[in-house]
Amino acid sequence: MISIQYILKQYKDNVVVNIPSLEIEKGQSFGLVGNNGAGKTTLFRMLLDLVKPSGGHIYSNGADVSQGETWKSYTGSYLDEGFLIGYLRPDEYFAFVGKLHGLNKAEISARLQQYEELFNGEILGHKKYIRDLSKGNQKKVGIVAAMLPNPEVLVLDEPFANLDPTTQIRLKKLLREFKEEHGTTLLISSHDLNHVTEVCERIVVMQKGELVKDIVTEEATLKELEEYFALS
Ligand SMILES: Nc1ncnc2c1ncn2[C@@H]1O[C@H](COP(=O)(O)OP(=O)(O)OP(=O)(O)O)[C@@H](O)[C@H]1O
Repeated sequence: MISIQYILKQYKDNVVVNIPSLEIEKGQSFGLVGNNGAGKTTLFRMLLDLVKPSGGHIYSNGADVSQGETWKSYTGSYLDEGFLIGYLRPDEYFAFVGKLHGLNKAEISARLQQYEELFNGEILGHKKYIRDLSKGNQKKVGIVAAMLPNPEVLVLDEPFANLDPTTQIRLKKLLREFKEEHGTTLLISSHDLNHVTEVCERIVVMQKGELVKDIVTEEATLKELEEYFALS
């Protein structure tokens, strides 16, 4: 589904991503972990054609993401607040995103119902603009907007950060169910080793721009990751 070949990003002399090869299969839940500055967000930005690589290619379904548009119709993503439109209310934003993907009002409402528990009564039907929501509630809006079209590929940067514990638990369940129901290829980055091992069947560790570990998640994975990060 996603194929990364000789991808390189450098800012002046500073190489921030250097990945010779990475293949992510269709339907896989892929977790990217690494310390601050490891290059996780930069990799996701290149995957979404938001940052131009210094070298190499990223293919989605066989097409280079920097050359074509097709991937945009089946890829949902939320990296940061820059993805939101602050002067809209959440309902207006969902209507906008839904319309963009050819959904009618009834379909949008029906799909949003699935997220009511996650919203905790604080998002839909309120007058507040997105810019005035708390960081956590902004994140909920962004994640749900990314999921609304039921994308084939879903890319989320730090989805659990800034969320309260109850919401984190609800989001984990939602992501697992969403992937099962839609066969979504799920790419998430996270600093939370617990959450990422619970949600993802494959974990890749990034350090200083390079992939240093590639693990199929099993019972011992959390311990292995904790030991690795305790020493690095
Ligand atoms: N526009 C830029 N100009 C110069 N350096 C940049 C730029 N964008 C990112 N970097 C550098 O690239 C490196 C990787 O940053 P990136 O945000 O991808 O890491 P990350 O793994 O997502 O970190 P975090 O976990 O802290 O979010 C960092 O050293 C960062 O300073």
